[in-house]
Amino acid sequence: VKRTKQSDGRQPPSPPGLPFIGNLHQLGPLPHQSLWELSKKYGPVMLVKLGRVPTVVVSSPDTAKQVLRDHDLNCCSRPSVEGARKLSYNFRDIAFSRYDDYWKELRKLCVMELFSTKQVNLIQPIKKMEMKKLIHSITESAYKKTPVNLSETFLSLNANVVCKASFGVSFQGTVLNNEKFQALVHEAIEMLGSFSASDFFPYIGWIFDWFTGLHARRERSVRDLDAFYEQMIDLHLQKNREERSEDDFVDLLLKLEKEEAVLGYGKLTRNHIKAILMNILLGGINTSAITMTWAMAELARNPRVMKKVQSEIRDQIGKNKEARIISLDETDKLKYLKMVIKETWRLHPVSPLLVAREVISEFKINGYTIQPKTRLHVNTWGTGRDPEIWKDPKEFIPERFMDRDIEANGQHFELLPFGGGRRICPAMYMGATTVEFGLANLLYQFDWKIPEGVEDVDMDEASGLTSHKKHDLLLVPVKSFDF
Ligand code: HEM
Repeated sequence: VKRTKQSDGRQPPSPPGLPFIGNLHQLGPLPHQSLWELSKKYGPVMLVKLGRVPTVVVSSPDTAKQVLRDHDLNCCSRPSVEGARKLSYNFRDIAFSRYDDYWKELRKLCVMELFSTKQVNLIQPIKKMEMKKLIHSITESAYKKTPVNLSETFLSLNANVVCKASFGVSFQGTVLNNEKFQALVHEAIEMLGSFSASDFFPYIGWIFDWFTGLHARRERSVRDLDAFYEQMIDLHLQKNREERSEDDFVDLLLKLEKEEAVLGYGKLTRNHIKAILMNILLGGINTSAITMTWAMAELARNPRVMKKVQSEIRDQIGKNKEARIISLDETDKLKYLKMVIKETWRLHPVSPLLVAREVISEFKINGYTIQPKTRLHVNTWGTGRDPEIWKDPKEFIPERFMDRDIEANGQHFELLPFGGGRRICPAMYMGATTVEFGLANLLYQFDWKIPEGVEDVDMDEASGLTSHKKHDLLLVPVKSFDF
C-alpha cells in the first residue's frame, strides 16, 4: 500500500508475494480456506496484495468487531468489481452499491416494503402452500424409496416462494424453468465471486478475462437474467388486475419509475429495478437454500443430532395421525432446531469472506493503519473453525450454544452469518425464518437416510461469492408413521 503523506502508521503483516501478481497465486480454489491458513502465520489482521489491489483480511472476533462496529463508517463502501458491475447494472443495487445516499434510501425502502416482519408474515400463506406441494411430492419419493435431490428441492422451494411473494408471479411460468434456474443461479453467483483479472490488474486485466472465457460467461449470465427480469416486468405491465388484487414489490418499483421518483443521486430507471431484482433473486433464494442443504447434510452425518432435533419437533408439535404444516409461530418453540441452524452457520457460513468492503477513510485495527481504497474481508469461515474460540471445532455439536449467549444477529462477532455493521444483511429475519420453517417441516414429516451404497455424505465446498455444497445432496425420505 502506498502511504499517504499524513500517515505514519504501521502496515499489517503480509505474506511475501511475487512481483506483479502479489499473493494471488496463494488464494487457491477456496480463498477463505487459504487465507485462513495464511492468517494462522501472519495474524488476525493481514495484508495481502491481490495483483495491484491491497486487501486486508481480518480473522478474529475482536478484529471483526473493530471493523464492523468501531470503524464501520470508515469502511462500509464496496469496491467496484467487474462481475458485480455487470450483474448490478453498474452498481445500481443494494449489495454492491457504494456507500452513498442512493444506497441509504434504497435500502430503507426495501427494508420497509420487502424485508419487514410484517411483510414476512404476509407471505406466510404462500410458504405454507408451497410446503404442502413439496411434502406431497416427497411423500411419493418416500413410497418409491427413491432419493430426493435436496439441493435442487430447497432452491426451487425458495424460488417459488420468492417469485410469488416478491414478484407476484408463478416461477414455473417464467422463462426459467426449474432445471435451467439452478444452473443460472449458480453461474451468476460464481460470476459475482469469481476472482477476475480485471479486478486485480486495472487497464490490462480485461485481456486475460477475454482469453479465459470469463468475459463471455459473464455476458451470457447477464443476458439470461435480463430476459427473466424483462419477462417479470412485462407480466406486471400487462397484468390483468382481477388476478392479483394487491400490488407487489415490482408494482411498487414500476410506480416509482413512472413517477420519476428520485432516490439519492437521480431518478429510478428500469436498470435500477433490474439491479434490485437481482439482489432479491440471488440474495434471497440461494442463501437460505444453501443453509438448508448444509444443515441436512450435517444432520445426515450426525444421526444423534438428527434424532434429537426430530424428537424436539415431534414432541412440541404433537404426534397426530395427519401430520400438518408447522406454522412460523410454532417454530419459535424449537430451541434445539435454532441451535442446529447456528451450528450450521458456524461451519458453513453462506458468505465465508462476507461481501468485500472498501475503506473510505484511514483508521487503525490492532494499531495497524488501514489506508483508504484498501479492500477488506472478514473471514467468518476461519473464525467459525478457530480452536481458540470453539472446542472441537470440526465437530457438529449444536449443544455448544446452550450455555453461550451467541446470536446470529451481527452483535456477536464469533458468529456472523449475516455480516455486521451498516452492511448487515437487511433480510436477516426473512432468511432465518425461511430456513427454520423449511427444516422444521421436512424433519417433522420424514426421516432421512443416506442412500444405500453411499458411505458418507461428502462435504466439499464450491467456490464463488457463496460457499455452497459442491455436489448435490441426495437423501432418501422415509415417511414417518411414528405420529
Ligand atoms: C439465510 C439467509 C441469508 C443469509 C445467510 C444472508 C447473508 C448475507 C451476508 C453475509 C451479507 C453480507 C453482509 C456484509 O457484507 O457484512 C448479506 C447481504 C445482503 N443480503 Fe442477505 N442473507 C440471507 C438472506 C437474504 C434474503 C432472503 C435477501 C433478500 C430477499 C437478502 C438480501 C441481501 C442484500 C440486499 C444484501 C446487501 C446489503 C448491503 O450491502 O447493504 N439476504 N446477506
